[in-house]
Amino acid sequence: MHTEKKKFILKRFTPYMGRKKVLLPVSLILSGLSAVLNIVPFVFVWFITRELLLNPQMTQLSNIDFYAWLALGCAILGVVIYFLSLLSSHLAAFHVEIGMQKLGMERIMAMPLGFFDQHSSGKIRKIVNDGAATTHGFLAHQLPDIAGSVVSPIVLIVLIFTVDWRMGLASMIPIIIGFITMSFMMSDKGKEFQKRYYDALEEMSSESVEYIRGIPVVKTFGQSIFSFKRFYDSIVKYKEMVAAYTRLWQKPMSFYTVVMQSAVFFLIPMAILLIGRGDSLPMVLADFIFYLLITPIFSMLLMKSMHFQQNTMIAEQAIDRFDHLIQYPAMAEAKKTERIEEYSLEFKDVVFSYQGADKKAIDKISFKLKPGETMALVGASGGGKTTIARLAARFWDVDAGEVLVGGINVKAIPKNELMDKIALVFQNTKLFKTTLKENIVFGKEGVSSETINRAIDLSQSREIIDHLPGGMNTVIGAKGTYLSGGEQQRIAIARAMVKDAPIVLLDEATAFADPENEHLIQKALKALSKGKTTLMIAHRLTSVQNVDRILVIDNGRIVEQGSHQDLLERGGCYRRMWDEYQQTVAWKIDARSANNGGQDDQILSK
Ligand SMILES: Nc1ncnc2c1ncn2[C@@H]1O[C@H](COP(=O)(O)OP(=O)(O)OP(=O)(O)O)[C@@H](O)[C@H]1O
Repeated sequence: MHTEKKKFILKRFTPYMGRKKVLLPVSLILSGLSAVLNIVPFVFVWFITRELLLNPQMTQLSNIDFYAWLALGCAILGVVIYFLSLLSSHLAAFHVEIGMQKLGMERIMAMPLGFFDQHSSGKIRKIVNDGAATTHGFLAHQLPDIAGSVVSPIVLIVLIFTVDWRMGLASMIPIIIGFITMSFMMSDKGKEFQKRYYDALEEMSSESVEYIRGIPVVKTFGQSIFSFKRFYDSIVKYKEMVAAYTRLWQKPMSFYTVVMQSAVFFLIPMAILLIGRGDSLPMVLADFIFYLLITPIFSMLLMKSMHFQQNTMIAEQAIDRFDHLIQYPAMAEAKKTERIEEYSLEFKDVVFSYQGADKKAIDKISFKLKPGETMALVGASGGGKTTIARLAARFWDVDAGEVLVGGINVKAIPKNELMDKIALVFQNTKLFKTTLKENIVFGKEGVSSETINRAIDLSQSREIIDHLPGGMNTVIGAKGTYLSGGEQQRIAIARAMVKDAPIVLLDEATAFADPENEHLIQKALKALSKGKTTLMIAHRLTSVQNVDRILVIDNGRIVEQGSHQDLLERGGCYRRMWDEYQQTVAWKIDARSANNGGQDDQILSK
């Protein structure tokens, strides 16, 4: 059973090794050989002891120096072969580490865009890097011990019973007791405890990350330490686990340590018995010394095997997490792909639910956006607007119905082609830690400075760049050059303008919109969508008055549609939203006027 588990874990590494699989058996064979060579010197020491005790005056020609040289030779050869085994195991470990990272990256690149919404980049990085690093550590250092922990006990047992089976039996008593104790410690209950221990450790570590992330929010809302109850609870859980784990191991571990050092208490009575029965004193003494030297090796081997089992479990968990990540269904590429000739966007009876959700996020949505038209999605929070925009860019595949670009199902359009034709400006804009210029031309080669300058002007980003110390060459995020949320979104709009894709998907910013920024962003978005097929998620109803069509989305369905005027006249859901929106705007203006003598009104009306 023990061997099966080892095979199992090693087998899990081989898919990442390609043709270098051979390194695993090479390392195992070499380490097995070195384990034998490490035991052989003890046999020569036994020969030497016997020679010395049987012939103390050295009157006869003795083989002592010959045995001594052989012992030294075997010890040196053992070390050299162990070194070669480690070399192979390290090479194997590097190949597995690189193989895992490569496969991880390949799979991640093939994931649907929606995958990145559900998995934070930090978590993905941790699973891939930790998985690769843990398996590297495990293979590099534990692989040689695997063969050693199988070969050494066999050789030792053969030796122990060959030299003198009676003394061998006596020396085996503490080893057998130690082995039983160890089996108890590594029983299912012990393993279950270990697993719970590592789970509690993992939970505490991830809660600590959440704790640190949440500090700004908690400070803003003036909350006390009780806001971090989950982190506190995870620390308490970990503390309790450690205490319980220690209590479980305390007695068996102490007993194990004592018993493994107690061979002498079993060997002395046996030696006295043998001498009493007439065995030769020097021979019994030589055997006694041999057994005293050889039995502690067992203790060391058992300890190694215990650590090996612990490390196997850690490596198995890391590889489980990695496998789980890479098994996330990749975005299927159609075998027969088609090119987009015109830039309409159509949803035909689209149904979609998020993984694990019991409710449909989108339920039978149909609309058609002709080339160059602009359509706005409005509606209550959680209605499904963002989901519609993301499905249009094939963040996920729909459960039923079709999403068509230029009349072609997005599943039949090559991924790069689709991404080439769509520009996305969503709220959580990502700017890279590189120059502003590179952020704007990102992914596009040979962009002329006229194009860049035009995009900067139309996206209202000129004043942002003018305020930066290095202008276009300023590295974003370095030495205090941070941009506000609204500024970042304007740069993202400039990027989308440079991309010049015929279809634009916009998520109008709400979070960063101070009046000044809102005004500039609106202007930039208008310029970006000019002449493009545009699907826009609108949070402010002022920005939808002039669009070709508005869809009111609620509970994953279209509840109303038409132009702003049509919908107002209909007096339904949109009319209510509009009236409420007008009231909110009026309150805001009143409040600002009251606070600062009407200065903000001027900004709003700019
Ligand atoms: N990644 C996700 N995993 C699971 N459920 C999700 C995910 N994203 C959104 N949902 C759920 O799908 C439904 C539609 O959400 P969606 O974000 O599309 O609404 P929305 O109209 O864009 O909301 P908002 O205006 O607040 O952005 C909601 O019930 C939401 O909880």
